Amino acid sequence: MGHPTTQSGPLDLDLIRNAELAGRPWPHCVLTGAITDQATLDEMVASFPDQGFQTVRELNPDAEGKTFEVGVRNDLTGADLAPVWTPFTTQLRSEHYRRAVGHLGGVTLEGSQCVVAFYRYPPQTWLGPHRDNRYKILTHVFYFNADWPAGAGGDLLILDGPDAGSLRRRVCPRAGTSVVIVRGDDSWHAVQKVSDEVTRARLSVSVVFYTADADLTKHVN
Ligand SMILES: O=C(O)CCC(=O)C(=O)O
Ligand SMILES: [Fe+2]
Repeated sequence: MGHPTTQSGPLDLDLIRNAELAGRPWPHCVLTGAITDQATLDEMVASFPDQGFQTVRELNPDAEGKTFEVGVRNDLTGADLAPVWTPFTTQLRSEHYRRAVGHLGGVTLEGSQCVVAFYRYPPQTWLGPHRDNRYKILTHVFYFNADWPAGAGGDLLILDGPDAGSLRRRVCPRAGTSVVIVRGDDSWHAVQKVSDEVTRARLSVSVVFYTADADLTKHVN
């Protein structure tokens, strides 16, 4: 029996704290069941926002060599958002969650800056191979697709280097799954292009902990 955790929100912080980090090809963790209540998760899936997204794209490799095209929404409080999202986004910004996910990642997140955002990857969008910029310490991505057809693309690709041929693990973006990525010099990963055969978008919420000195007006990607 562990000590009772003060938690008010849908996340099981003990599950997050005690999950095992995979060491290869670099430290990461694929979690299932971090949002414990199925009815809550179903409600999030059903009410994932479809407004207020801004398309960000970089078709020429950026400083890190990364290309991407994706929709981002940083607004967590808009009137269109269903009430089910408030306890979740509040818990994501709590000290309790920060400590739990920092423990899992083996990093201290004390003093870091936390940014939570909604992401939509419609057909033909992707995030090319990258390591995350050096201002990121740890990222936790939650997926919100009720189901995701095989062959639709959109998998998170855990890579062992900058080329997609170094694939070590694929993560299907299905609701109930989340992934913790500990940023390092080897932490190569990508989001496979979503197929134009599907008529839906890949849905996620990402939580990024940035170093205290990161200028969030510049280093948000
Ligand atoms: O959505 C994902 O699975 C990963 C996203 C990612 O790598 C990022 O936002 O840097
Ligand atoms: Fe990333």
